[in-house]
Amino acid sequence: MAPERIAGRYDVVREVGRGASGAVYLCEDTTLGRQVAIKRVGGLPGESTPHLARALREARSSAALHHPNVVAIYDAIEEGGHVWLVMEYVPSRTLHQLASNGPLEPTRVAAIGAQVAEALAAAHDRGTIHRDVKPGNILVTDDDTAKISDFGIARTAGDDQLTQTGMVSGTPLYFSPALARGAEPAPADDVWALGASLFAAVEGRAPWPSMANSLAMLVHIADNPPPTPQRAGPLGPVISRMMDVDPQTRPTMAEAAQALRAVADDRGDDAPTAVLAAPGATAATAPVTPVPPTAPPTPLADEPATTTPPPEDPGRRRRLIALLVAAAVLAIALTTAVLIGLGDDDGTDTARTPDEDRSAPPSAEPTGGSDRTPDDGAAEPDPEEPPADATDDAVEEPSPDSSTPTDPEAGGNAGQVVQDYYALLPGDTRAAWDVLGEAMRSSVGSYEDYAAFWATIDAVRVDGVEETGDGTVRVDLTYTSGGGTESETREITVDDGLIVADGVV
Ligand SMILES: Nc1ncnc2c1ncn2[C@@H]1O[C@H](COP(=O)(O)OP(=O)(O)OP(=O)(O)O)[C@@H](O)[C@H]1O
Repeated sequence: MAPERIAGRYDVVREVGRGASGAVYLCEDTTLGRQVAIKRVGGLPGESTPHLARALREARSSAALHHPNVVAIYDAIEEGGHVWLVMEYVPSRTLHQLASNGPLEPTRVAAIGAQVAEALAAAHDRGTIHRDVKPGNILVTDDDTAKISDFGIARTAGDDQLTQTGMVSGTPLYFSPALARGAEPAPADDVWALGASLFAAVEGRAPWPSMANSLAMLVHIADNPPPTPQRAGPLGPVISRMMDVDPQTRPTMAEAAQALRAVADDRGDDAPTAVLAAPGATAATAPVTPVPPTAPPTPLADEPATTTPPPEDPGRRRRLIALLVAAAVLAIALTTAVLIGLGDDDGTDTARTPDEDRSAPPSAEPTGGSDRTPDDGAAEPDPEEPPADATDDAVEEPSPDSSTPTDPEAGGNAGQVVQDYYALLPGDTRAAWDVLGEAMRSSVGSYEDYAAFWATIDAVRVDGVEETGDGTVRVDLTYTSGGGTESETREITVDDGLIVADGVV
């Protein structure tokens, strides 16, 4: 349930979205008389959970950044086992949501990209790497002002704690090849991720094939040159340079900002020269490996993921070892995210993680269901958007015509629906995804994120089910992952045979 007031000062108006780390609420600051966005992170008693630590890190990283294109952090409050991040409220849609309706016009994407690049260049100047740049973290207002949000996994040089938690807490889809191989995060990885995000916006699809298996995704990124943009016009060469496979010759964020600004201002022949003249092979000139037919390009909307096992090649043993280590870290990050509270939390990205984390322990809380007041702000999901991927962003009402493989008889038997749901997992994520209502899907993230999460779980066992009335069920679960087990109790709400809300008890 959404609280009515937070920290004795912020009146909750409504929920505006959900991410890997929890819900985001529009609130009225009764002291200063202004609107703010408040993001809840964490969910278990005790402040030392990774999410609380992450929230405080996010606050620290972002609060020190004052830039018109960075979502301002006003405060971080610990209350009731959560950290509440008090942020600037930005009535907006994410770039992911915008591009889910189809490819965007190149100069518009360049203008959005320039603003984000300028913000990130400022962050890099002070030693902060964002590490989770993706379309879902770029908020775009009605007048196309862009703000980068969620420095949740940002790392400021010298943050040893985060170094230990590993690099793979971002969304793999936007990882650079070096990051995919397990390298330490660097500013150049943000350049790549922004280039990949702009690619997605202008092409209407992510640069890589969709893969449910995180390891396969990382191997694919590490081993393949990125595709050349087809619809980007004057923006194409800039995106290709930002996605230069060699970080040494990739432009800096400041250079990228300059080039993007020139394209946005229709001066394509000017500033980009500095970027395009950089030495070294560029992604644009690299041979493009055809995408295997079993691994379709990832559209930004509603596309089933396909697992493509990485091709075997003896010469790649060292890289694979690095990738396996990276995947193990990712699995831990994902598991922690979901089991501890992302789920109470995530992509994504993966992470929520997957933006990452996902109902799978579906990571959404009971508030995400059908009783939510529709958002009247710009962050409201576009009803025309294919729901399964409108994802990293706002929460939608369950669709009355959502299909489900569940026996309609089970609609009145919430306990059985939940049992059947977990019986499908972790093996048949596609069928399990079909049991989630639209609100749950939105709060969980994309199907790809969901499948990526479940790929990290070896087994899930239902230890007990108790129906508590009104379609709500308490279920005791034990997850097995990487040889270890973790138990938790979740409260799940079923409506018309679909899971519409879920949270850790
Ligand atoms: N400052 C804000 N103002 C208005 N809406 C916001 C703001 N921050 C986030 N939102 C909305 O809430 C949604 C969820 O935000 P959040 O940052 O939690 O998502 P995420 O990046 O997917 O998750 P996470 O950061 O936990 O990985 C966003 O997609 C956006 O629609």
